[in-house]
Amino acid sequence: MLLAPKKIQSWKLLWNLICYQPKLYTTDSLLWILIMGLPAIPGLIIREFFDSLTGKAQFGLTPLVWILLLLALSLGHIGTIFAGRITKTQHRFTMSSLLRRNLLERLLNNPTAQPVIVNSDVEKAVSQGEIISYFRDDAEQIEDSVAWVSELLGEGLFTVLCLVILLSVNVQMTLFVFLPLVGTIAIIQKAETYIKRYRKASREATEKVTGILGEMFSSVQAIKVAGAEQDVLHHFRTLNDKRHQVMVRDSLLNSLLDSVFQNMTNLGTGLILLLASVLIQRQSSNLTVGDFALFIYNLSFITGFFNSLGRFMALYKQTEVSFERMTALLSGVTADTLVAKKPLYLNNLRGRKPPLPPLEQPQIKESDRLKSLTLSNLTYHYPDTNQGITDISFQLQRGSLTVITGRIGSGKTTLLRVLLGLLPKQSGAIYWNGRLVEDPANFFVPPRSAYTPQIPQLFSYTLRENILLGLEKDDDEIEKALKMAVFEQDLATMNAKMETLVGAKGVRLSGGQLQRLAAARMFIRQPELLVFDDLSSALDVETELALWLRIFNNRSEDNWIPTCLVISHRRSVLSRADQIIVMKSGAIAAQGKLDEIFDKKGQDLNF
Ligand SMILES: Nc1ncnc2c1ncn2[C@@H]1O[C@H](COP(=O)(O)OP(=O)(O)OP(=O)(O)O)[C@@H](O)[C@H]1O
Repeated sequence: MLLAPKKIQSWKLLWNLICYQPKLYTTDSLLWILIMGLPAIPGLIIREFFDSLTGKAQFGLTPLVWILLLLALSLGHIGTIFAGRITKTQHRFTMSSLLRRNLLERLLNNPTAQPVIVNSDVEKAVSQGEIISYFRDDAEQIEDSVAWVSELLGEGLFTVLCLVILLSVNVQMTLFVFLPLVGTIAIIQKAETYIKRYRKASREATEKVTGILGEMFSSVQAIKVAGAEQDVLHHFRTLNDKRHQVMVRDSLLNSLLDSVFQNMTNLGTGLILLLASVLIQRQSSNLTVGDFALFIYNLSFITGFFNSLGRFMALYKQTEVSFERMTALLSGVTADTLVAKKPLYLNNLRGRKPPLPPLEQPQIKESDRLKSLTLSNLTYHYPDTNQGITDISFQLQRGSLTVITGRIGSGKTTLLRVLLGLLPKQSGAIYWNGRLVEDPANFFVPPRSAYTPQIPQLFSYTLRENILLGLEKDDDEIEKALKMAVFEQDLATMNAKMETLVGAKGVRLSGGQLQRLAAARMFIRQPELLVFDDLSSALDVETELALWLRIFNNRSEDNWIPTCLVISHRRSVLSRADQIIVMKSGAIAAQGKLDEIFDKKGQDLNF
């Protein structure tokens, strides 16, 4: 179990987000101070207007001038709202994008998170579908909080101004203004537990719904084959009903709090009005009609602010839940990873996008050229099971072909994944040219190593983009890699050739085509170590043989001498192997050349 990292308070994280783009934030805040505050000025104009009607005006302007001033102010206000909406949208989008970017980076860089993303709070694996609710709902929740801060700041500043004005009109009446605020704070304190509990439950229910959606769409065939459509739909309905319940409860609490805050401020206003009417009637009081109008006008800003403050306090509690949820996915690092200042490359306010940094082209260092790779006592067991691999040791030499074989479930894939750092080894060591590999996940990448899993992942982009993934290579080189991967005949049948769209939005590729395209993606990078997980699962005998012949024949034409580590059951591959590793129940059962293994055992090993 991972040690829980130090908890960072949510307001510090929000502050870090605010500091990400200080200029944009300041511009946005200034605009929102004006948007929230400009409507306070008409109050002064209205007083002068009324006082000019009753002949008590201080400035001696006609009512028409006051009306024109009011109109100009309103137009200014509209313009400010327009500009404020633009900056707010830009800022909001930047905030949630930064959170999403940092969470994604952490998930990609954390080797233990690659096979399964674990929510460390509940020690539960999070599926691909479930992760959506973290990236969408929690990021938006935090974005909301940052956006509210500047709006609240604007409201707060003008509330102070309004308070000064109210105090100048009547101190006694102004003191009543604070009654609703005291009530709001007391209610939030009491409701905190429920706000957080209901929000957490509603997020978890959403997570379950997005999770099952993801699973349903990735297993359509399996569901149909098993005739389980009705059962799956029933389960989906049950999860939706549960979500419905908890969402209603969460929204109800929100609405209830909103209405309590609103009603409290309304009651406060009522009390003040009563007091004002008493004061106006008293001959001793010098409260004018204009003063009264000004008081009521400004009062609405102050009560509005208290109302917003109450809602923000509830929102803040919900934001704490979102930070906690996202942090639970970070596996061992603190929450400030989420708000770290990293470049985003988004369009700025003028619509210009900063240039993307040049993609680092993999260049192999002479010292990194593979001479030997040694695995020493590698052990990994899946959590809460005794399945996995135990004490695996062997060595492979430059330019050799090592084949891992064995029955289903004997630990072949696990061995490759532990070697490549896709699963965290629990003991043992890996040496590249005798040097200890400290961080396999970041070490076994091109140009040192490349890997094709049993079911490779391609993107819904063109064939060229899938092969290059940002690499700078010309068409000849792409064609050469495709040819080496025995893809030339498939390419010939595709009308758009290398511009053919593949995946969900384009041509549907067969399992074998997928594997060969993924192989071409490896070859173009000319890595020192080629790792394949069972090409034979999707390639016929001739195609696989052709692929191996091309890899080995290539050595004479090119300087590139790849070393191969592959899982296979095919005799044609086993007979070519310099070394075979036979796996059984997670351990090495036999090791050597094909004839040596047969000699030692004297029996067929069910290859
Ligand atoms: N995520 C996992 N959690 C728990 N156990 C697992 C997990 N993945 C694999 N295993 C178990 O670990 C053992 C080794 O699995 P592995 O996939 O490495 O076998 P394999 O030899 O590659 O099988 P195959 O030939 O079917 O690909 C199996 O018993 C399998 O059930």
